[in-house]
Amino acid sequence: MSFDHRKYAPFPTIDKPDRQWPSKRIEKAPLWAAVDLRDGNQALIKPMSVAQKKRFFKLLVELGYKEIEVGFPSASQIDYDFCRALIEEDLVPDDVHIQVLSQARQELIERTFESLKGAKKAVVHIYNATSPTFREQVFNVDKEGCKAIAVKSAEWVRDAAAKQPDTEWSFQYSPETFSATETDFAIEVIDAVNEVWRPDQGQRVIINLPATVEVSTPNVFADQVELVHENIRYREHVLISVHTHDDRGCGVAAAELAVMAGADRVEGTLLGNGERTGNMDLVTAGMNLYAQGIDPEIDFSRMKEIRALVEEITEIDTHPRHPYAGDLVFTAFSGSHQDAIRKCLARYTPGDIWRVAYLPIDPHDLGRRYEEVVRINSQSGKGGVAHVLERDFGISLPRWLQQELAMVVQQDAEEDGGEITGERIHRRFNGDYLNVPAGWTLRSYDLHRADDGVRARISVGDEEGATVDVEGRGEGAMGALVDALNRRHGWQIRVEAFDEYSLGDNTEANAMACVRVQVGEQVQSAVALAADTTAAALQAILSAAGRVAASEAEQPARARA
Ligand SMILES: CC(=O)SCCNC(=O)CCNC(=O)[C@H](O)C(C)(C)COP(=O)(O)OP(=O)(O)OC[C@H]1O[C@@H](n2cnc3c(N)ncnc32)[C@H](O)[C@@H]1OP(=O)(O)O
Ligand SMILES: CC(C)C(=O)C(=O)O
Repeated sequence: MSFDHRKYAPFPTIDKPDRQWPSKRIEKAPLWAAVDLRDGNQALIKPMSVAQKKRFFKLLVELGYKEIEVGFPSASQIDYDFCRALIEEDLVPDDVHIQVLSQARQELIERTFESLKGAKKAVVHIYNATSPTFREQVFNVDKEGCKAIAVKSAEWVRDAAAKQPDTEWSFQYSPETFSATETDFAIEVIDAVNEVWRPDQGQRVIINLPATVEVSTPNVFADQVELVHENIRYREHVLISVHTHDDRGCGVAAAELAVMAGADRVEGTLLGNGERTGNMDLVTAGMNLYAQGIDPEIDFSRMKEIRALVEEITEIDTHPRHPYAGDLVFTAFSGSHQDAIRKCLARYTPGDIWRVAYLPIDPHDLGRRYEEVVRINSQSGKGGVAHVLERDFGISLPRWLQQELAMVVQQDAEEDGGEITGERIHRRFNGDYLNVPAGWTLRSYDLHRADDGVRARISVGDEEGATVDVEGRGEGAMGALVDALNRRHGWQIRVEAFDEYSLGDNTEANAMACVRVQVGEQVQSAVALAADTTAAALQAILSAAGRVAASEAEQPARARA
């Protein structure tokens, strides 16, 4: 096996010290062109049927795309039939351009125009590759020969369009492999094509600059696009478009820098299906604008529908980490992320500028739920566990108890190795803290405040259902109960932590109390819900004491065993 980087040459950089694009900002959406039905389609294992293309086209129109490349009608009967269906069934809204691709060959161009008879608005898109590799190895032509292919095909397009004057024509030319072509030569070819089409005389012309294969870092592509933007003839009459692929994983970045460098239009596909690693992803590019407060002019609130249709038709699953669309892109498992998200969400008021840690956009905007944002596994911390209990069960815990519960949940997660659901956390919370140990149920209490504190008589239901009364004295009700239990069991209970809350009116229990006690070596915590705060506090103490007793009962048994 050979793995030797010396087999490859670095891409030459562009000497352009006056480059302008690095200090430009994108302030509005470019004109988008969706090429799913052509470039996306030609890369599929199973190309689309006419019926599938119709459904895809309908979605693209509904989302807001105004330029849609619908196929390569001279190459495939399905694409030809689809064009005819769009036109004959009047499926194209007046403000939408359908676009079709053809090689720079006369018979193919003629068939292309035939497929478009009766169209209201159409873009005829022709291409020939211009890079040295293609000139020398594929077409066996020199630069003049390569330019001649482009010019000849521009003439065929012009002449064919003149014979179908009822259609509003746009002409598009792509110097295929532009990014691997000497830029001055690409400009020479583009100028030659425009001399045929004369955009300055009213013909709508799109010059599309493809990174057919992504061969450089996006800054180099931006330099190339800026050179075209600054140097082609008739620039002000021409739309500059870019068409990037993702071979180096930078298709979106390259398109974005290209727009900063002067491109007016961007071609891509929904979720990036396309040749090899795919085309530039229209979803990511559009949502990147949205996340900067710029209207992408495309309705991505229908993300679920977009994903479902693309997956169904392409038979390609969406990666769970696909920007904006993947299952896991709005989910945090790790503790510090969850903590920050929880705090920011608690402060966020609808209408404010979105400033939530770790969430570049509000998941709600894409039809996602906050429920999926925080999920628990062994990487999670107290913030995440607390968030899940609050969000799913309306239970807010004091910080010390959040810490305790999180440790228990983490042990479960480590033993389990996977995710711990909200229900399981809730069960753990109920079992370990909220459940009243048998024989420790508060039945009633009677309190008398005197000069020396509070005297309490407390009735506790025992395991057989009988009631046991205990009496004690303390500074408050809790103190009196602690005193009573100490006397009865010979303990020295120390209340380490205590918190109580009034709950909303819509709950059966009006109060919740959380307590942690220490008895000898033992530390036990408990939570109680009750009709009032005193009852909740007393029950919490009783439950914690019940756990101490149960544990004491277990220890000798264990020792005997
Ligand atoms: C970067 C891109 O995505 S470009 C779009 C690519 N998409 C497709 O190719 C999908 C549809 N294509 C097809 O169905 C077929 O390729 C067709 C119908 C267009 C042509 O089919 P064929 O005539 O059988 O030729 P084939 O597919 O092998 O194409 C190679 C021939 O076309 C020539 N050719 C390739 N691209 C172009 C072009 N843009 N302009 C003119 N000629 C071209 C080649 O030089 C070669 O010519 P040769 O036969 O004289 O050596
Ligand atoms: C035809 C052109 C635009 C193309 O698809 C490419 O170069 O990738």
